[in-house]
Amino acid sequence: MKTVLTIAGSDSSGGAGIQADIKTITAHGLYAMSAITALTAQNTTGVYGIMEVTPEFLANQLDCIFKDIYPDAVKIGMVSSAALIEVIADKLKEYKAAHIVVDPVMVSTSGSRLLAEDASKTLIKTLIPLAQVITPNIPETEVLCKMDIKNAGDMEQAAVKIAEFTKGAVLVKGGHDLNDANDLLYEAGTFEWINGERIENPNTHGTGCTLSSAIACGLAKGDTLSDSVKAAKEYISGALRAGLNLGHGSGPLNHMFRI
Ligand SMILES: Nc1ncnc2c1ncn2[C@@H]1O[C@H](COP(=O)(O)OP(=O)(O)O)[C@@H](O)[C@H]1O
Ligand SMILES: Cc1ncc(COP(=O)(O)O)c(N)n1
Repeated sequence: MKTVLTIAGSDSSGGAGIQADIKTITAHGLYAMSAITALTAQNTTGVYGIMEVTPEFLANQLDCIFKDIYPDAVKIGMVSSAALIEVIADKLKEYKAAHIVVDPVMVSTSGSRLLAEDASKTLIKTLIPLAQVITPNIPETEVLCKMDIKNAGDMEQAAVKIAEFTKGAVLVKGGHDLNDANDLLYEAGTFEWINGERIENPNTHGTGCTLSSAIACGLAKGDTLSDSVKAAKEYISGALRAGLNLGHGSGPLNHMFRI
């Protein structure tokens, strides 16, 4: 069985983070493992607390995983501090991890900071260059390329700018676009638009986490990045379309739509 490791934060309400990742990986028929960077006290209305693990304990989790069940792909989500980012980068290099997907989580949909301000530089310098693909949403893309994004042309320009400091591909997600939910993959100098249809569903908690885990599943199975992104886009669209109405805020996705 193919295996996927998620390195991310726990979401107590089960919609995003580690919980979304494990649901996604399981729904793809792969074996999920996790290294938890932080506990969050969170629900569909917001993030009410964050408790980070120590760098030593994160290293301990990663050693246990890599020495025993080597992951076929690794997805990285919320990592809130520079010290934790450095541990992950060191361990991924030490164990020669392959098929790394980095979702550069910075701010939750509900507006809470999930990455310390001083940690962005470390993320860009140490972790992002290890990734086969990074998957910023539009606000994250604006931070990474230091420009405003208003349209598809801006997304293309931003992807090229970001690719100057990443070694891998860039997927600029269009979920925050006001018009369509079209994502842009920029890989080896080529643009590929993965178009979607905007689904009228206010419950989008965990869409980014789910998409990046689904991409990691495709890569773990040996699919190309392009095919992995297309399949992940279909998965997220299915989970949004199936709908769930839980909680008082932006609720979670429905991962059971294929069952
Ligand atoms: N309302 C929507 N309808 C269809 N697809 C959506 C919608 N909202 C987000 N998506 C898709 O979900 C994925 C995650 O995108 P996005 O919401 O931009 O990320 P994040 O959760 O990191 O902010 C992308 O593939 C995006 O196109
Ligand atoms: C632990 C954790 N990781 C990631 C997110 C981002 O997800 P979203 O953008 O849907 O709020 C989150 N809210 N919590």
